[in-house]
Order: sequence, then structure tokens, then C-alpha cells
Amino acid sequence: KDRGAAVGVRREVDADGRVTMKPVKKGVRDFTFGRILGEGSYSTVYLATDRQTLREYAVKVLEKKHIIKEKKIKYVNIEKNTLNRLTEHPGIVRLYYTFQDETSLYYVLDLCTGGELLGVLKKTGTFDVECTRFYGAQILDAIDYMHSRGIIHRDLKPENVLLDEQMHVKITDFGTAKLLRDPRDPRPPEETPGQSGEDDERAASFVGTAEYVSPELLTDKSASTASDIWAFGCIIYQLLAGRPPFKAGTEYLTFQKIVKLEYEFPHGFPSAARDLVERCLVLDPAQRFTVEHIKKHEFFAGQMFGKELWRMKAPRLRPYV
Ligand SMILES: C[C@@H](Nc1nc2c(c3cc(-c4cn[nH]c4)ccc13)C(=O)N=C/C2=C\CC1CC1)C(C)(C)C
Repeated sequence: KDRGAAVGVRREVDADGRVTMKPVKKGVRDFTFGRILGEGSYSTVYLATDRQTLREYAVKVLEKKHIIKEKKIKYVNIEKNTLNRLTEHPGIVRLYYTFQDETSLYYVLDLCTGGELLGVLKKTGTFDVECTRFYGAQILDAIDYMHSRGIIHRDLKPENVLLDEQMHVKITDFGTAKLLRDPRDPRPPEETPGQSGEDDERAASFVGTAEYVSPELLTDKSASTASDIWAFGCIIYQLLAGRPPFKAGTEYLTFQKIVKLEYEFPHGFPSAARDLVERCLVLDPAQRFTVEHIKKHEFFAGQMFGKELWRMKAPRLRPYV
């Protein structure tokens, strides 16, 4: 039963004139669907307008029979539970409500009119230090919030970093997230349903996108918050260099470079950024920088985090030359 939050109430008067307020759920008919914004492996994201309020949203549509055939029901539940846990942070795409009809599931989410960070990066080629600091800080702030809510993204990459109309960051695509025990959940671990740990077949089968996957995910299948820090290091490198640190002709060769830490910096790569990347791209997750270390690193000297950061005006995008 789909219990997405009811989004309105309707008055009902019974025979004796007693008035009751009934929750009303939105449905497909309440939206006018527009163009396709993006296509995931099991979903399509459309631009859609709420016909009552005329507000624009992104609506992610998942086809039920495709999900069942591909045995992805677990991923769908993980994504919904994750999005429902990550509600009050400006750097995370927000899920407003969900509903379904006989063929599909619908998630109504923030519209990010700036599109994917990857697309913007491809246009400018590279980001200069000021832009890399701003976008790096917003991505780090969102990672910090996710981890504080017991969620590991596991597939962070420039395609999953979206931009809203103020060109601020909105992290998305949580179908492959790992939900640690919810720190607020008072029940003892054995009583927490399913996702507190990681069910084996999901752990064994899942690996993120080749260029950003951490070495520990390739060697002993274990993902931790440090896996998101590895991806963060790859993203900082890519913003300044215009390409990811580990990229080879095939996925297998890319994995080889990762586990052997085989990468180098282009000439002229800024030294503070280089030092930061080198402390994120550490093979041993226990030796890798944490969010706290990164916030204190000279590359982010003077950079505000938290509420102030999200009030800042996004810098004009300039390439690093
Ligand atoms: C990464 C994702 N692409 C996208 N996902 C979302 C978009 C989105 C918007 C544009 C866009 C907007 N204007 N121009 C382009 C391009 C790609 C988008 C959005 O606005 N709101 C929520 C989204 C996703 C939320 C859902 C995962 C929970 C894939 C490729 C997986 C479909």
C-alpha cells in the first residue's frame, strides 16, 4: 500500500451534518507532464506542472513490471526510505510525495533547472578554484548531512549532482544508497527491519560507477562513509582537471588503476587542491580524510559551511586555465 504523505484535505459532511476532513492524495491527473529531463536505468524523470498550484516539479516514473522483472524492488524501497530520511537539507533533492497507478510508481521531487553538474562542467571544460571551492563545499555539506543521518550514497558522481535555479547543488539518485541503522531508531539492531545492515546479495552485486568507485568496494565489497569521501576526491580533481583521475579504455582497466592508485595531476594543478585530493584518494579507508579534516584543509580556508554557505550567491562559472 502506497502511503505517500497526503497533500491536502477535503471536507465531508455526513447525514447528521457532522463534518470530517478526509486526507486527499494527489494522482497522475493532478499533473501536466512535460519533457523528459533525464533517464535512469529503471526510471524516467519528467518535467511536470501541478495543475492546481501551477508549481513545476520533477516527477520520477518507475514502471512496475520492469522493476519486478529486474528484481529491483529493494532498490525502489531503499530510494524512497532514503529520500524520506533526507528531508531538511538544501543540498539534497527533496521528495514531496509519491503515488501510483496500475502501471507505474511516481515520485514528485524538486525540479533542478540547472541540470546535471556534469553537463555544466562539459560546457566550461574545467572550473576555476573559486567555483571548485563553492561547489566542493556544497557537495561536502550535503555528504556531511547524509552521513549524519546514517546514509552512504555510494554512487556520487557529477551526473548525480544537480543544480537548482540558483545554481546551487542538489544531490540525487539514492537507489544505490546504504542505510546504516537510523541513529534515532530506539529499537535494538536485531529488530530493525532489513536495511539496517546490508543484505548480502545487494552488497555483493552493487558497485558504483567505475570512475568513482572506491578501492574497498572493489576488493572487500565493504562500503563506508569513507567511500563517499573517495568519490568526493575524484569530483574535486575532475572539476579542476576536466576529467576524472581514473579513466581507462575499459571498466576492468579503470578498476586496475584505482586499486593501484595509478593517477597523476596535470601540470599547473593548484597545489592546495592537489594536497586535498591526495588525502581523499588514499587506498586505506581508515587513513582517508574525513569530512571534518576536509573542512579544515587549506583548500577550504575561509570557506563557510552550514546555513551561510547555502545563502551565498553561486560564483559565475569560469574555466581553470
Ligand atoms: C540523475 C538523474 N537526472 C535527473 N534527475 C533529476 C532531475 C533532473 C533534471 C535535469 C534537468 C533539468 N533541467 N534541465 C535538465 C536533468 C537531469 C535530472 C530533477 O530536476 N529533479 C530530480 C531528479 C532526480 C531525482 C530522483 C532520483 C530521485 C537521472 C539521470 C538518474 C534521471
